[in-house]
Amino acid sequence: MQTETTPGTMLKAMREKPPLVQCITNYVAMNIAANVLLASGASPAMVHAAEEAGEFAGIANALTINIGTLSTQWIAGMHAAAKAANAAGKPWVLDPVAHYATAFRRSAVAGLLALNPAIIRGNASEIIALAGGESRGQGVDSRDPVEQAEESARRLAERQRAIVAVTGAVDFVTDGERAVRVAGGSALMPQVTALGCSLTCLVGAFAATAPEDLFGATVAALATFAVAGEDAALGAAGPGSFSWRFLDALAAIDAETLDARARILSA
Ligand SMILES: Nc1ncnc2c1ncn2[C@@H]1O[C@H](COP(=O)(O)OP(=O)(O)OP(=O)(O)O)[C@@H](O)[C@H]1O
Ligand SMILES: Cc1ncsc1CCO
Ligand SMILES: [Mg+2]
Repeated sequence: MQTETTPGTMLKAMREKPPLVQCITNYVAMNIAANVLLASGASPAMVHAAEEAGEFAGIANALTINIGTLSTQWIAGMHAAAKAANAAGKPWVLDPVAHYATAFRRSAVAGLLALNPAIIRGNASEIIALAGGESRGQGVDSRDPVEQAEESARRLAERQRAIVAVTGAVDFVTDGERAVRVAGGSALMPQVTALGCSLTCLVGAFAATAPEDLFGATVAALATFAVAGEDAALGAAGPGSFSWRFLDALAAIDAETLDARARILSA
């Protein structure tokens, strides 16, 4: 599928042929991430057990791995799935939730980085720390601005030969050479837990749709969230009503609206 790769054309292509996305994500995110994928037009499957994660990665069109609620058994499933995806030539996406917080997480994320994720999506604190910088992060929420993470993102992208997406008020995406910013969204988004984790799963869905343009696929997922976030914020009374309005907004966005409203700026 190599045509004009705007976010809108990718969204349309995804809905025409919904990708099966294996999401190894945390207990907090599982429900909202699955609903985000369904609303966007992809097909989620939360399959993480070591006994089956590798086999399922052979069937799925995309794989995303998030370390939010870790255990030794989950890490075994993550490794099996990432190895199977690599063997099948399917790009996979890493979400390094609070990887700086404990020795267990640091070691888990090092093991996963060695399995060559094609795309890494995290908040600013996570990306700064992953590149070896001084992050203010403690738990799962970012305590650093995205601008502070841009150089870290470039370094990490070069080192890992991966696309790195830093999300926050204005998102930043780089492959180490190219870089863009994606504006939009709403300040209510970080008030709803696991929207970043859900976005990681949506990045996987777009990557399955456009494996030949992973940079464009990442930007398309972020732009979809940015536009849907703006729509959901209209009339939302707070994080609760924002949350359900966000699913409705994702389902309502069409390709033309996305292309007309996406605010993608070269950086
Ligand atoms: N202040 C903000 N204004 C607009 N959009 C925002 C803001 N903060 C975050 N977002 C958007 O929220 C979404 C999730 O990004 P965020 O950086 O909050 O992820 P995260 O910290 O990994 O979240 P979680 O760990 O809870 O899943 C992205 O689409 C991002 O653009
Ligand atoms: C709150 C929380 N704790 C572990 S994972 C997660 C979801 C947001 O990253
Ligand atoms: Mg996160």
